[in-house]
Amino acid sequence: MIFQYNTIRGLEMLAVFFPSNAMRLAQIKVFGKEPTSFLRKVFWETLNHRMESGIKRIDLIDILLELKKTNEFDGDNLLAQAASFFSAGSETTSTTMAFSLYELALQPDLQNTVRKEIVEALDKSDGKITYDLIMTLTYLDMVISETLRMYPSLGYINRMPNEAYKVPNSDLVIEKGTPVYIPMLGLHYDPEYFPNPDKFDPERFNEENKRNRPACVYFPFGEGPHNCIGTRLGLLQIKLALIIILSKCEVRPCEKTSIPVVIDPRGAMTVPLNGVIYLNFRKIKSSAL
Ligand code: HEM
Repeated sequence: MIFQYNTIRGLEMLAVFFPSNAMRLAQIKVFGKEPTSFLRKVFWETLNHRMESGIKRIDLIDILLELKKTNEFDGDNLLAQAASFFSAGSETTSTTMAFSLYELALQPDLQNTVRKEIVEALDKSDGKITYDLIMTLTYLDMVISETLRMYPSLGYINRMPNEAYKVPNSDLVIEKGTPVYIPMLGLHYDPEYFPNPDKFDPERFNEENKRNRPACVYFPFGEGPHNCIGTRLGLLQIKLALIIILSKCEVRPCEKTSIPVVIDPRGAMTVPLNGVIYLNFRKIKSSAL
């Protein structure tokens, strides 16, 4: 885990997301000391190597090198761009994979339904996993959507208007500079939109149910111009991992599995307590492999 949580780190992360002035005064960093020096070292080594070798890979590092040339971004500003991609893109996807497997382990019927869909698709493609194949797996998509409803990586999204904003059809004016927090978890668990919200039920995301739900009550990737830039990549990574695991293994709870799963209360993100979900993996035979 990039974000190691203990009580002090938990309070620091609260300061990062809430009274951000306190964060500046107390010089609190988003990453702890160790991850910061690790990221700084790896990042500069990679950039320097790329500059010296002249290799072009059309990736994020190339984009950062272009930014560096503009002189608008350098030093820690440049590092922050790489760090935000790294942090926003790794724990979010890995925890979603883990929570999906946990829920499927508790409901073998659902796990068999996803596996059947995956194995049938792999049978047709001679075991070759392509982007197009991944996009045909609608039940897998429903499982991941439901996982992100129950365990969204962020429990809320935050905004700060840079000018006064009058909320349409109301008298409410949000003054410039007012911190606004939109409770994602609260909406994702609102029984008006998601009846029996503690139940893991992928059917909530079948076409009909999706159509009948109002907009903006489900937004695991945020909303508006600042929503998650890595949505597609994140979903692709999660799907790929689940396809590989579920086509080869049966996943079950084990003695050490905490049921229900305990979310780390010190985490700024939705992570299991101590960063671990224990599950049992048993290799299975599948005709597609
Ligand atoms: C399951 C996977 C992921 C989830 C649930 C997730 C969720 C989110 C959420 C809720 C936000 C805030 C959006 C808002 O305020 O409206 C966000 C922002 C962001 N995400 Fe993701 N994310 C995921 C994967 C990724 C990946 C794979 C990357 C990049 C490789 C990424 C990069 C970013 C960046 C750079 C931002 C900041 C965007 C901005 O402020 O303009 N995310 N993500």
